[in-house]
Amino acid sequence: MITMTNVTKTYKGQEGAFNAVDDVSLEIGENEIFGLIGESGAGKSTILRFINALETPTEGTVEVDGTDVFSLSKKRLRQHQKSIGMIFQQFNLLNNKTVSENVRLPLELHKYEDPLSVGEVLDFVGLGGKSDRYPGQLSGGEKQRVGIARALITRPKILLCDEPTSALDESTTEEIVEVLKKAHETFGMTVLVVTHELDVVKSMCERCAVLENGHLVDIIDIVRGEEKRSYDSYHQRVLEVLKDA
Ligand SMILES: Nc1ncnc2c1ncn2[C@@H]1O[C@H](COP(=O)(O)OP(=O)(O)OP(=O)(O)O)[C@@H](O)[C@H]1O
Repeated sequence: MITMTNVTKTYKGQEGAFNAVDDVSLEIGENEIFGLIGESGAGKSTILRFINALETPTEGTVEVDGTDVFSLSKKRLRQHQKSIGMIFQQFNLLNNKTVSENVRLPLELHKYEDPLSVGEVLDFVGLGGKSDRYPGQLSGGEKQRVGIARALITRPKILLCDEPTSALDESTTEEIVEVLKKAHETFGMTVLVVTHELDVVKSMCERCAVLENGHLVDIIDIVRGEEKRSYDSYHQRVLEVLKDA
């Protein structure tokens, strides 16, 4: 489904150029829930944003369904981007619009062939009774449910989750993880989860990539807890949490 080959992203920092992502190659299967984990600045969000072309790699290729994302015409790139849903750490809701207006927004911006209805997705995320509220009247967990409903309404084939629970407390995190797992089961899309929260990866993902300073240091099969390469301190911590999952 998603293949990255020798992908590098170079930025010019104050102390010269540095690689935020350094020669990363990854394959993510159709319908998989895949985690990208690492400490702040490891390059997780940058990698996630290659997939919907919000970031362009300096080197390397990113293929989705066998097509190089960065060789698409403008029209086909728009179609590609329309097939991807995204949810964000800070929810990115419009505060002057109601819950149902926020959820409907993608359908206002583009035409979709077979979208879900606002009522269906709100029921799905457990917000059936709150469609006329404004974001300011919702808890953090409810705001993220709106974000998930907004992503699901277009029936995306890929769902990108950028720190989906990092602004939430522990019990709300568990609820949101359950909503995301149910969405994956029900709609059968490929899900990528960027997070630094190991418990989230442990309860959601089948496999995860471990990133350090832009480098891919390991891919862990969470079900079997296999380790494939040697590791250092952060990586050690990751293995301690995940290997007995
Ligand atoms: N537009 C940019 N210009 C310069 N440097 C950038 C830019 N975007 C990201 N970076 C740097 O690239 C590195 C990787 O950033 P990225 O956001 O991918 O990391 P991350 O693992 O998602 O971290 P976090 O969890 O803090 O978001 C960081 O050092 C960041 O400061």
